[in-house]
Order: sequence, then structure tokens, then C-alpha cells
Amino acid sequence: MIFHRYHGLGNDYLVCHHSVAALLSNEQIQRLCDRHYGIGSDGLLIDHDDADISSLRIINPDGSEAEKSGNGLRIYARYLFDIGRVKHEPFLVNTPGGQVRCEVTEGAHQVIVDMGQAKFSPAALPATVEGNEALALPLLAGGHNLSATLVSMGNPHCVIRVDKLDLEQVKQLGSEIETLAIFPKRTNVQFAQVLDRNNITIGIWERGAGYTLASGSSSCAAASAMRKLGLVDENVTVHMPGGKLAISFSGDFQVNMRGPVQKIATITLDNDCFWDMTT
Ligand SMILES: N[C@H](CCC[C@H](N)C(=O)O)C(=O)O
Repeated sequence: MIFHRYHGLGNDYLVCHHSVAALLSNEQIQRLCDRHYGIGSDGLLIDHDDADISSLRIINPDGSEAEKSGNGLRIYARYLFDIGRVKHEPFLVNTPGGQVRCEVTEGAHQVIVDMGQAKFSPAALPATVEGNEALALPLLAGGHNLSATLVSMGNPHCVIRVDKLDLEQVKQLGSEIETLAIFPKRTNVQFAQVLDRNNITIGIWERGAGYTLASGSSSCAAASAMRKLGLVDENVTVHMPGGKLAISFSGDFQVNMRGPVQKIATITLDNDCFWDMTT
């Protein structure tokens, strides 16, 4: 079985064709993502190329399925370019969280994705919170009183604004916030510090993946939350431990994301990887 390994700012994914994924149980996909017993990855991207418009499925390392992934979409766009299915023209990709428009720019190391509209209705995440918006939702986690802005990019996000980003706090509180009862499908979590009207820095705890070095949908969600709060302009650079993404807004919170993708390797998996597994 062939897997293609890419990363976007250190948020790494394995990519495979759906005919390969069909041979794997959910437990075997989790094993693939394990950094000691498998290849290691922040998730598996499954290429469904049967229709005119390519479709992408995103499986988190815990086996859960995500509606959308920003770095995953940039990686998938570059994968489609590498296998010759697209060139430099813009093209559409279907995801469970909606259809997006991708473009692999010259040199293939920068990919642009129109990530769709940021939605602030708690029901869109979903979150069991009253009202049409939750822009300063009081949350208690780890004994800390936090203020959250809920955003859907197709996948759910809980953005916590902080005066000073502390990545240790992200790692300590992320899991508790991810699994709060108000998030029936759990949530991605970002702690965001506004640096100025065109720059923010975030720490990320991903649903189903934990602490990651970068996240495209998290960048879109955090920038959208800060814009909704009136704290940033229409062009925002989102700084993360793994690097930075360029986010821009148009219309009613239509979000565009531009950032790098690198190919790491093409890997032939040995079936012995699953030898000790019962499934
Ligand atoms: N763990 C996320 C999916 C991947 C998000 C992140 N890797 C990105 O680049 O957007 C979720 O369950 O919604």
C-alpha cells in the first residue's frame, strides 16, 4: 500500500487513494498515524477521484472524521497537482464540510484555498449554546475563567482570546475544552493573541489530534473571530509554532487562505505494521 506524506507548516498528513483506504479498518488507520508503531501523522487524507470534482475525506489520528481541514486541503491540492490531475488552474474540491476552490500557484509550494464562509451560529458547530452568536462565551477550564468565540469553518472551533499566548496553557486546557458537553461533536480549540490589526499568533489543540504545530481551519477560525470582535482588518497573518498563513476576508466573512506545502516522501507500507493487531 502506497502513502504520500506531506506537511503544511509542520501539520503533517498521509494521503492515499480510496481504494487503499478501503482495505483498512478504522483501528488500522489509527495505527498508521501513530508516531511510534505506524508511519506517524496528524491524520489521513483519502482521495476520492471518481467524480468530475475530486472529493476529500479527512480522518483524525483518533479515527474520528473531520468535515474540513485547511492544511489538509492545501496538501490534497498539491497531491492532485503532483499526480497530474490538476495544473495551475483553480479547481473545486468537495469535502464533508462544503465545496472549496483551490489553486496550486507557480512552483507548487504555495497553495490558495477559498475556505468558505466563517459561521458564528453555535448551531453550526454544533454547540448547545443559546442565541445566534457566541462571541464572548464564558468558559471555565482548569480553574481559569475564559472568554470564547465560537466559529464554524465547516468544522467546529472554539477561539479563546488571550492577552499573552502561553503554549503550555494550550496543552494543559485543550483537551478539557475539546470535550466540553456543549460541543456534541467536540471542537478544535485555539488560544489567540492579537499582535496588531494585521497579525495574530495562535496555539492550537485539534479535535481528534491534540496539540499541532499549525492548522489551516484553526487559522481561518481564529482570524475570523478576531475580525468579528473588530480587532483585525481584512488581511491577517496568522503566526503559529510551525509557521504562518495569510488569511484574507471578502464579502460576509468569506475566508481565503494562502500557505506552503511540502512533500516529504512516498512510502510503501509493510503489512507487518499491523501484525500485532487483532482487527
Ligand atoms: N482535527 C480537525 C481537522 C484538521 C484540522 C487542521 N489540521 C487544519 O489544517 O484545518 C477537526 O477534527 O476538525
